[in-house]
Amino acid sequence: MLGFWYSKSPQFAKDHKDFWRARLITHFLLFSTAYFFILTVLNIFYFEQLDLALIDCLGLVISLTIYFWFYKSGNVNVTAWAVTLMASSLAILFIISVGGNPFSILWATLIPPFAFFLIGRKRGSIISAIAFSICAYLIYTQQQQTITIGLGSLFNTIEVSIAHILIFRFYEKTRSLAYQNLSNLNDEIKKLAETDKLTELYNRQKFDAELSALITKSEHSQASHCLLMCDIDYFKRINDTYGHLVGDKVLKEFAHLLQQKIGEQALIARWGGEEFVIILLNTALLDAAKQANELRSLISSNTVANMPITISLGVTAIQKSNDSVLKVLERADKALYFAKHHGRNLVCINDNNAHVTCYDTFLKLVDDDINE
Ligand SMILES: Nc1nc2c(ncn2[C@@H]2O[C@H](COP(=O)(O)OP(=O)(O)OP(=O)(O)O)[C@@H](O)[C@H]2O)c(=O)[nH]1
Repeated sequence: MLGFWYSKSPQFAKDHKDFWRARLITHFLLFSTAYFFILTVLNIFYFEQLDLALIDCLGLVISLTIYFWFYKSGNVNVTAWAVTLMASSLAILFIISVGGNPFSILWATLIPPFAFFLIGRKRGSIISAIAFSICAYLIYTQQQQTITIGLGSLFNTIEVSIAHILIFRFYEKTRSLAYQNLSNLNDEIKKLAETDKLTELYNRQKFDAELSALITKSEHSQASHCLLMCDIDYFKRINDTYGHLVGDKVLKEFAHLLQQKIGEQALIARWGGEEFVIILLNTALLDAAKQANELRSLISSNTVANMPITISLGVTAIQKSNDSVLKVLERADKALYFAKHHGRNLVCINDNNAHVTCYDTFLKLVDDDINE
């Protein structure tokens, strides 16, 4: 029953900021639905009080309406308001139904925990204060002759209510601040775990995860994506001649340049050392080869951190079926090795049939294919 109820409520990941609010809403609505259902049945068949049964039935309908609206819209904020107002109205209705019995104020003490957790500190304070005032007023004016409550006791109740609200306000402030701090720290840790410190690009681990997700997605979509493996030529010489700090500067600026030139339609990561990997999204193999060659040409005709450098690139397409992270990377690596072996400052392409050619030959083969 509980599992079914959960499955019909909006699903949030456990680390989503609304996960616990949604859980409280779901529990409250389950409780109020069951509560009103039982009361409706009892009032119809056991107590035979149809007027009360009608009110309970209304409560049941409201609970279910909020629940199904929540399920359809997934809007936690609006549902949180609806649930807070419903809980407050229930407390007030209960006080009226027991003719202002002073002990019924206990129901009003449930309002602040709901209100603060669901709609926040400021709004929670306002709703709690209004609901408490109405409850205190009702208890004072509706009390029956047999149970009397003096003005002193009323003030006492109001003082306790104010203290109750203030304590919950304080509690909610510390809870939400602690949650915020934790959530910021989590974001930072996540970013650190996914980012290469020197270049601020994705690191290898994050890249593998992204590539793996993309391969799975590609199996069910028409879009084609390509992978470029890119290596700075003779990078060791820069280190050996100018020192590691200059080498670092070249890596940083090169990464920045990649982001600037292709970052919008690509996922770029530092694979390690002076090697970078790039996924060109929604790009066919021929276009990927052209873009890789433009990049190569741009780098060789400019300087990076005042260093004249060249790059070699291996290009391959992500296949629609039976591909894997390892296979894609192996194909791109094979093409890159081919480029290095054939003199560097080159783009070579692995056409997925394990056939590797360098850029000019690849273009010629494509042309021949078209002309045939
Ligand atoms: N400055 C700096 N150097 C690095 C870093 N990571 C790796 N390296 C250096 O990158 C160099 C890579 O050298 P090799 O693998 O021989 O490659 P290469 O000299 O570029 O030659 P080819 O790739 O064959 O063209 C080594 O000297 C590493 O020490 C880094 O974070 N900063």
